[in-house]
Amino acid sequence: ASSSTAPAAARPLPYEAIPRSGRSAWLSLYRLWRSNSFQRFHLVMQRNFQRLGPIYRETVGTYNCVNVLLPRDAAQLFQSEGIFPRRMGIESWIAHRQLRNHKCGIFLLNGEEWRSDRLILNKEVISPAGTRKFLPFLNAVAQDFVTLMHRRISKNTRRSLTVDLYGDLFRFTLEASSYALYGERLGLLEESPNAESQRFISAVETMLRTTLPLLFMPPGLMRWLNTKLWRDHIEAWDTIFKHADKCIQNIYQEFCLGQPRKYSGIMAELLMQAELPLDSIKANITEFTAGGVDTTAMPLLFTLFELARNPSVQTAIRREIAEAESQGPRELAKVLNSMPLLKSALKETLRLYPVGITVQRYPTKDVVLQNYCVPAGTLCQVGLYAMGRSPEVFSNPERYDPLRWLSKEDNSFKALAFGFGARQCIGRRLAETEMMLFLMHVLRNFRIDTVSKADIPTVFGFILMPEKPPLLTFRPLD
Ligand code: HEC
Ligand SMILES: C[C@@H](NS(C)(=O)=O)c1cncc(N2C(=O)c3ccc(Cl)cc3C2(C)C)c1
Repeated sequence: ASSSTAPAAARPLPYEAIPRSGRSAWLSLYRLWRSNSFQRFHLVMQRNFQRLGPIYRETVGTYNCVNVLLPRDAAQLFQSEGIFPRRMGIESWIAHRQLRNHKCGIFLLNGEEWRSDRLILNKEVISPAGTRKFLPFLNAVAQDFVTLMHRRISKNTRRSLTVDLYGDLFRFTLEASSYALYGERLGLLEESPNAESQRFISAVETMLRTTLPLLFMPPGLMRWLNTKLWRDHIEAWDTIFKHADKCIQNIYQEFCLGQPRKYSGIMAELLMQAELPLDSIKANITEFTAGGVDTTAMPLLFTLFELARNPSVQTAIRREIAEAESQGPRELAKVLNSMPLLKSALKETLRLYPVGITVQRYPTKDVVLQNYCVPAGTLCQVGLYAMGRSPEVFSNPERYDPLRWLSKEDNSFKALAFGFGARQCIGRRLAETEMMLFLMHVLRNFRIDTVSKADIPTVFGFILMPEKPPLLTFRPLD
């Protein structure tokens, strides 16, 4: 007989009962568009969670999804992602590839096509073995950045430099990722960086900025209207592909004339392995080239700013770097692994300023989130920006405190800035290594100060960015 004392398991509430952010989808779209709130989408989501609780449904235009912010709901969601995890596609990007007859890279692929490319690329791009091979290339560029800063400082009598680092950080990340990808220096850290690469950097920015409004509108309509927004978007894509194609042609030409004997970057390895056809290598290398600029430059800027306004944290990290170096010459990977505080500072930056403000999945089976039944195939997303600043998830969320990641507290499913599982960011190790090396060399050579201690307002332009870049002061350490 069933025990009458056991409490009846709370039957999950129906999907329709999930609180909703707005009544009419089109009214919400109109409101977002009128108040140009696309750029504050992360703040709109945060306010919705404060108003409606840890789960709510959002319908904006044709876009309908369930939003969650607690780690255990993220865990539930990822446990039902299946072997072909899927995010919302970006129609305007796919439309460009079709228009120009380009293959898609893994970001835009799904199902078996995604999985076969991803498994081949993992070996060179995110595996520990692959990371160890391109790590010295990133180190060389990080050291060149420090040399550039010293050269600039020596030019003025004040022995300090106050600078808006925005442009320099884009040049650093493009120089570093291009060197790891193509085995070739672009020379962006010299006095006169070449104009073509500068055009590429601004094309990536234009492409990202024009992606945002296109996310919520059917691209077919935009293309038919041939609006300026659409023309700028396509023109930016064409510049991106032209730049990547030139780099790829150079290395392909050399490759046909004789295979390089030593490691000369990710692209050369993929050509030599010959497991991916050339047009797939091109499609993915183009994604990595364009995806490796803004995504990594932003967290560096935010970290430098936070270390400037938290001098005690900056000093503690500088001490950890000196300690790691004092253990004699070792393999660089080992040096990086002996700087847990520096690695936690990056986690803390990505908690407060997540480059991708959400992680999305379509569950392949019905899933229960916050005791509501969410049917398979429903678009669900984890609000990373809101999670990172939720007092329910992080104590004193507004405090920049890297030590919180080294405490014995259970932090599972709280560090989701690179996503999760088989479909997580493939550039994760490249980005983490690039940022760790940059900060190690910069903090070992300079003290970082900032005049303003006030919070930096952020805008969402497909990636999370500062509304106005902060001014930073570099003083050489004697
Ligand atoms: C060199 C390329 C590259 C760099 C650098 C890079 N990304 Fe990515 N990222 C990708 C690609 C490619 C994908 C799509 C992976 C896939 O779909 O298999 C991706 C996907 C993601 C996703 C979605 C993961 C998921 O589980 O759905 C997140 C989040 C993300 N990146 C965050 C970041 C952050 C944060 C940084 C830097 C601090 C960064 N990325 C830097 C290439 C990059
Ligand atoms: C910001 C975040 N958005 S996300 C994936 O979380 O929704 C993100 C994370 N990692 C990489 C990116 N990329 C770019 O920036 C980019 C530009 C041009 C191209 Cl051809 C491909 C890309 C990718 C998608 C790699 C974007």
